[in-house]
Amino acid sequence: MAGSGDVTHGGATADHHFGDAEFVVVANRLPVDKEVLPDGTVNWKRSPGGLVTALEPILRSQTGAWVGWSGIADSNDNPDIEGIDIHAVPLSTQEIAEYYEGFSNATLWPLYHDLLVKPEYHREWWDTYVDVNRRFAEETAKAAAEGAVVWIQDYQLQLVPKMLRMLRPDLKIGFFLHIPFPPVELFMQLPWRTEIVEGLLGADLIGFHLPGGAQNFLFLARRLAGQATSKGTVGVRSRFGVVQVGFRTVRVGAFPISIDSGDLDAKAKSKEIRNRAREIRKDLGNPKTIMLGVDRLDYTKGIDVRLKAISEMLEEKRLDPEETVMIQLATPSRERVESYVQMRAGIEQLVGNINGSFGSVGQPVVQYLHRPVPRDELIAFFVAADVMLVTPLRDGMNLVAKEYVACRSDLGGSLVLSEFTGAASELRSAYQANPYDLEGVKDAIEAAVGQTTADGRKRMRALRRQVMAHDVAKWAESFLGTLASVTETATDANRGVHLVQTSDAADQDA
Ligand SMILES: O=P(O)(O)OC[C@H]1O[C@H](O[C@H]2O[C@H](CO)[C@@H](O)[C@H](O)[C@H]2O)[C@H](O)[C@@H](O)[C@@H]1O
Ligand SMILES: Cc1cn([C@@H]2O[C@H](COP(=O)(O)OP(=O)(O)O)[C@@H](O)[C@H]2O)c(=O)[nH]c1=O
Repeated sequence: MAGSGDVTHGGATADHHFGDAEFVVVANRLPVDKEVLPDGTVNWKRSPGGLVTALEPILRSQTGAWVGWSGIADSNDNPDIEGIDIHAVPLSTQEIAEYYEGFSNATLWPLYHDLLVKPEYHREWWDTYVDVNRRFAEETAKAAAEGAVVWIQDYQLQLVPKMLRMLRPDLKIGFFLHIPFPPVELFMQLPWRTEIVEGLLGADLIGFHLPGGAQNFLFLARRLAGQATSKGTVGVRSRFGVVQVGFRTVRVGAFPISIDSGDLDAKAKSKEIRNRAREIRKDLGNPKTIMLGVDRLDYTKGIDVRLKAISEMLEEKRLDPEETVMIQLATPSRERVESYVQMRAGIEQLVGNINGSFGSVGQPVVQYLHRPVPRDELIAFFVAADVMLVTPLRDGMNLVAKEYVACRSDLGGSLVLSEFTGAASELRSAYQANPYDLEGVKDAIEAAVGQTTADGRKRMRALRRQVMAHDVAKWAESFLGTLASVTETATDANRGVHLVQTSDAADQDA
């Protein structure tokens, strides 16, 4: 229900139509998925993601709204969800091609993930990204009540903070980036680098998974936007960086995301899931070792890395094909982006080569599913797996690694984890490896397969201490608590922080 009011901001009088939501989440996707039942009726199902789980109680406890795209082209659907005011932003087929598949996933995604494929820079894609971000900002401005808290999510919407602040300076605006924020040398390639940095600086609080991302951003705020910034190191959920934008103070921090650990722990202990896990092992012929990979089919995830490592280990007889099964679950993703099409062909060829060389009739070494797997089935796979392989070349966090740990209250299993995931900075007791060093990955897999029960239990206990203590609700609380404490004036926020001016910075950064 939209209210309205005449307000004066910065000397200009405007007729603003306010909504009544005190807390608004803005994300590329709505928290629901459309399901068409066999009889043709439409059902909107809550998406399984952690973000929805973490924010739903907050959205329901106050007047909450969610602004996002339904995931369907040219759709005017505005799903009705009890307790959450849904504001759908429709996207045309061309906008999906240029804003989502184009600028978001063929420009920003590879640029922010270490240039694993070459980013494409097209001015039309940028123009559409600007237009769509403006529509998200306008829809948010309509949904939010006066003085509301707005939390904008991810790389698809980096211009929204500034656009929204111009429309609604009364709002408290937070932004969280779910993917890595790249090193300065890479970010500088972007023709619209200054616009992106200035877009983000419209927020009161900008969150990254890791301190490194926050520090990269502070450097760029100085260099590209010419703002004074703090120069000390940023901590995890502490020691926030500061950017002075005129009279406004923007804080910059590291808030590693997590999962609903308690829920997964409870589900994984249930009799149904335990039985299903036993059944999976039996269906696979009771192998000694089940290895598991669970990913969106994305070139960042290093699915090829683990398949090459397994192939060489079979060749070198470090793995026995009679005793080993690798299950790779791969959800289809961004299937109209060319780099994803090519990568899929490469992965499927590797799977075929391994099975052709080392499998036997009715007993392939690699079992590969290219489809989404329902949540409960996924949990049963986590419980069944002896070795979880998480080998991304770069990943903002990687929730799968944390989910595996949350499902192992039996203290069984082992986790092989790439150093280049956000999760690696927290999951220190995993078998960590550099995914670019194939020999190192093979050694990590060998150590995980051959670990003693005592060592495995010790490692899993340490991993679980971290994952169970830091769940997604704590993540949301720490971000929103920091946002709530953002002071109106620069002076309070800056007390004790030495800000570096751009002119000083030029000397120090050189
Ligand atoms: O919406 P899609 O294009 O289908 O992509 C799915 C999501 O992928 C990305 O996930 C990231 O966020 C995770 C949670 O913070 C993190 O663990 C992972 O490392 C990231 O890759 C993307 O950032 C989301 O916006 C997409 O919805
Ligand atoms: C393959 C598969 C995955 N999931 C769930 O999806 C997310 C993936 O999160 P992560 O941070 O690891 O990576 P991206 O966000 O994709 O970049 C995780 O919660 C998985 O459990 C799923 O539900 N079903 C699947 O088939």
